[in-house]
Parts: sequence; C-alpha cells; structure tokens
Amino acid sequence: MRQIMPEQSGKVQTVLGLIEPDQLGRTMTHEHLTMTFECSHVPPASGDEGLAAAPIEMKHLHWLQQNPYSHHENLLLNQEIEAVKEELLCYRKAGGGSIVENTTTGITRNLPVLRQLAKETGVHIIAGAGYYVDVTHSDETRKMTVEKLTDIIVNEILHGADGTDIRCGVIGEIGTSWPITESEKKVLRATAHAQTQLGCPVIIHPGRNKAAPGEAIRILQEAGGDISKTVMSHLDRSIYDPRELLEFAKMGSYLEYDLFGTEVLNYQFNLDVDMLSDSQRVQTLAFLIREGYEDRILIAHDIHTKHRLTKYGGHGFSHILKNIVPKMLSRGITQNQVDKILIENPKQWLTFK
Ligand SMILES: CCC(=O)NCCS(=O)(=O)O
Repeated sequence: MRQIMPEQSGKVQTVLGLIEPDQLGRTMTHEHLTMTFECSHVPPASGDEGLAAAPIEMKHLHWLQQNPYSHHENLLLNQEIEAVKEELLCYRKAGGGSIVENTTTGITRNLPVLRQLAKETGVHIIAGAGYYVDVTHSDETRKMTVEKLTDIIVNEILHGADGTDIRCGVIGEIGTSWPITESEKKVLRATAHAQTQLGCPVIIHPGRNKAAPGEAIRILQEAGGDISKTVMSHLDRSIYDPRELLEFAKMGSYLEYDLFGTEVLNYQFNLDVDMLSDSQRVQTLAFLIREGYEDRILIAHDIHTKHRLTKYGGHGFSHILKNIVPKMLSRGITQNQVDKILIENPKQWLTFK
C-alpha cells in the first residue's frame, strides 16, 4: 500500500527540501549535530568521580577520551551549535557535501537547529524519523500500537516532525537494545510498514551483541521491510569475527562502519570486546571489498559527544575525508571504490524509490 507523494520519488529529502541525488556529493551517513546522550551515562570508576565532575580541560583530555560516557557535560552535544557550525564549514572545505543526522525521538532531536545549520553552511542535512532505544521511550510511546507508530513515522517524513514543517529524509537511527525489547520490536515493525508505504531509506542502531544486527534485520524482514534499502549501523562494535560478518552481510543490508575516530582501550558499553582501531576499520573495509561488498559499504564518525569535536581536541567531522581516505588509498582501496563508499552508495540508499 504505497502512499508516497510523487514529488519524493527519485529524490533525496533534506531539511531544506527535496534535492536531486547527484547534489549530495560525499556523504557521512551517520552523524549527530545536536543531541543529548544522558540516557547512556556510565558511572565513573571508583576514584574518578572528581574527573567526571570537573570542567573539560586539556589536562583531563586523555581521561575524557577513554571515559567519554562518564562525564555529564560531555554528553550534551546540543550545547555546541556554534562549534558544530564551524566544523561543518571545515567539512565543506574538505570536500564534504552532505550529512545524515541520525538523532531520533528520545535523544533531543532539534529540527529547527538542523535547518539553520544547513542554511548557514551549505551542507545538505538529512534528518531522521522514529525512535531511539527503549530506555528513552515514553510511557505514551510504549502504549502505542504498531499502526499508531507507523502513522507518526510516516507523518514525520511526509509533513514534518516535532510540530514543525521540517520533514525527515530517513527512518532512523531506530534504536534497539539487546535483547530487543517489546517496545523496540513494535517500532521496528512500524519502521518496516512506513518504509513499505514510502519507499524511503532506513537505518538501524543494533544492540551491543553479535546476534543483534541479524535479529533486527529478521524482524524488519518479517514485517515486509526492504532490507536492500536498510543500513545496519555500528558494525565496528558488533560483529568481530570475519565469518560471522560475511554471514550477516548475506542478509543484504548496507554495512556501516561509523565509529571512525573512536580509538579506545576499553569500550565503556561492553568491556568484553576490543573496539576496532581506525587501522582495523580500514582493514575490514578492504576485506569486505575483496569479498564483493563494495556496493554495500557506508562509513561515518557517529559524533555524538563533545570530546570528538575539534574544539575539544577531537577529530571532528572531516577526519574521514582528511585522514581515512588517504589511508584507504594506501591500503589498496582504489579511488573508484572510495567514491562508491562516500558518494554512490549513500546516493543509492538515500534516494526515495
Ligand atoms: C546516539 C549515538 C549512538 O547511539 N551512538 C552509538 C554508540 S555505540 O553504541 O556504538 O557505542
């Protein structure tokens, strides 16, 4: 049952309106420009309470980089609109064209700010519809039927979200935990139903378990979702074993490595795994390309805290363009393959059917 407005078919929907897919240019498919992440606060280790409460300072930077989720102020990216604007201007200078802003309901989406940033910087910004993980669902959301959730998501794309006329251009990031909760399953089914009506792109945040990406895709598939137009995010902290990665890849979603710039000894959300370094991320991209998946790969930084902005000594939104692309080329990935990952694959994904 297709409801799409004819004007959206074949186009990409940004916060400033529809554009031709060829206008996107190089695209980071998973970023946040303004959001809050207090829902994921991790209590500091014993003895670190003072550091966690101190203002962000140079002498504490290493601690902050290794413990980003234990510092309340670091979780308030929404306080940094001016710094983000400067970053976006640098991103354009570095050759960037577009950014998919994945902030959904639950982590303080702010569509007027996104529109303002798009106007002031010339970067195309595509906003996300739908809901983040269960801990952020309101009681009202939890009580909703799949049909009601579907209506809300469809409305955010066709007419505008959060009481504005600013329309989202993707569904997601749709948050899931591990195990996936009942409320999250309803949102996944609503996502699939909305996608069926609209022919739009979808992006999923999996729970922190190697089985989580496959389980989320299965739920979407059973509800009729278009997996070929769906991105699985955060694979760099989800599936480590190459054979298991190839098994997941066969399911047909886009494969997103979106934590470029994150280099940590301990991954605070799952101390049992060793988070990939940037070099290992590039090796994994090369592996997936050798295995025939170059049309399915997407990359980004998923900036969602202050400490990753250049203002705070972080790598910023231009790290992939300035540092990772040269590394990819030096490791045998061709310019043509880089262009696929940064331009062609995002374009195919973001264009409404
Ligand atoms: C809202 C930002 C987000 O969910 N980022 C993912 C962080 S992680 O789960 O991959 O560590």
